[in-house]
Amino acid sequence: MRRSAAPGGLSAATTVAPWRDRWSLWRDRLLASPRFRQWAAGFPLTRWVAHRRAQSLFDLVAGFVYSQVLLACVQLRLFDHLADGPLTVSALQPRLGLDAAATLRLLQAAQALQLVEARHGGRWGLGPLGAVMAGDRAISAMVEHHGALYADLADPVALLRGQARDSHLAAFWPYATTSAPGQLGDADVGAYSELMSASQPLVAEQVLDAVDLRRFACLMDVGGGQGRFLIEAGRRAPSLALRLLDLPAVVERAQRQPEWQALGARASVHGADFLRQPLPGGADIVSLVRVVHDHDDEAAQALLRAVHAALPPEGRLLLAEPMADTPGAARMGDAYFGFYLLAMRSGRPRSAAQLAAMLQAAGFQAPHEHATRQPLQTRVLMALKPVANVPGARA
Ligand SMILES: C[S@@+](CC[C@H](N)C(=O)[O-])C[C@H]1O[C@@H](n2cnc3c(N)ncnc32)[C@H](O)[C@@H]1O
Repeated sequence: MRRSAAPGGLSAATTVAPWRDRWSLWRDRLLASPRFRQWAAGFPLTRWVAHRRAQSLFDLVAGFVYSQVLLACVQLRLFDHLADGPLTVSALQPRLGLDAAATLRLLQAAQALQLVEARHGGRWGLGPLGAVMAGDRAISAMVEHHGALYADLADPVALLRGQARDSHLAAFWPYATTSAPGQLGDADVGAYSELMSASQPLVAEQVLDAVDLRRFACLMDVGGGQGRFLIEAGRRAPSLALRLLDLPAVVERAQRQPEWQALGARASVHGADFLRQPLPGGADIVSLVRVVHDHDDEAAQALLRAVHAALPPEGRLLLAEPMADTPGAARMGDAYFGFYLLAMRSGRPRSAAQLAAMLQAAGFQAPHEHATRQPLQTRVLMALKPVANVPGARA
């Protein structure tokens, strides 16, 4: 990135101009006044803003309930039942295992959230959001796994104070807190590896539409899970050699997959703990896909340095993950990932500028951002390892 980069740590707070402070103070006093709010809700020029703001606030208050309605739909497989066409309450009720009143209550709640829709003849069909859910197993898997997150968020203040005792998410992602991730076994890594594999195709599509890998000879995907990203990269760049690096138990799972086996001699695996063992050389491009945000600053910086050491001069690092400063996705970055990673007890969301500063501190040139179609889901930075003392090449 060619704009100025903030440092990776806590000092990277946004600078706010003094006039904005004064304006915000005036606005906050106004909005706190019940008389002003009543006036604004009735006055024709401010009515729509007042209604929209009230709706946003209510959505914050009720967000957990909406999520639980969605969880009930997923657990009862409502979207699967409706995928072949609309059904009446009496046809649905035995499939859901609910009585008629509960079925109707769920359908009405789901309709309010655009998950289902009432159709002609007393039948119910998929709504615009339910249709997306029905076509995407990865979102359902994510919704079910959120049970662990919500259990951890039951006392958010204890979480912030570091006083929460158990962490369901830390148990789900055991590499985040153990001091010996290389010792984890198949039973420890299976659940998260499957969840990552289910959602990886969407991420791979975004990343590989943004970056053409055909000019490279060998791609090493560090923290590459069960190899889904490499499998798609290999499909798009048929002469690219593929190397998967992840924990020993994870690469063993990858090797058992028929799509991985079908890659034959062009694919290899390397089971290692990337925080405690050096990375092997030989690749001219290394990818870190949804990996850096899992780690606290010190570990993340050490990982970037290790990638730099493993690359030849003019080698590239491809870093892909959701980022904190994404326009239109601020909630996803600092609110969702901020608290998710707090509950997981490792890592934090970082802005593109913070990542750029960390990449430069690791020895890379300022990265270049490759635009993706859905930056909310993932953004892509490409960083060049310069030939020593020859600045100026672009990533
Ligand atoms: C959030 S997952 C992302 C997986 C994959 N890149 C994707 O996007 O689907 C993080 C991956 O990093 C791996 N990982 C975490 N810590 C590691 C370590 N110390 N050494 C090697 N791999 C590690 C995990 O096993 C996991 O597969």
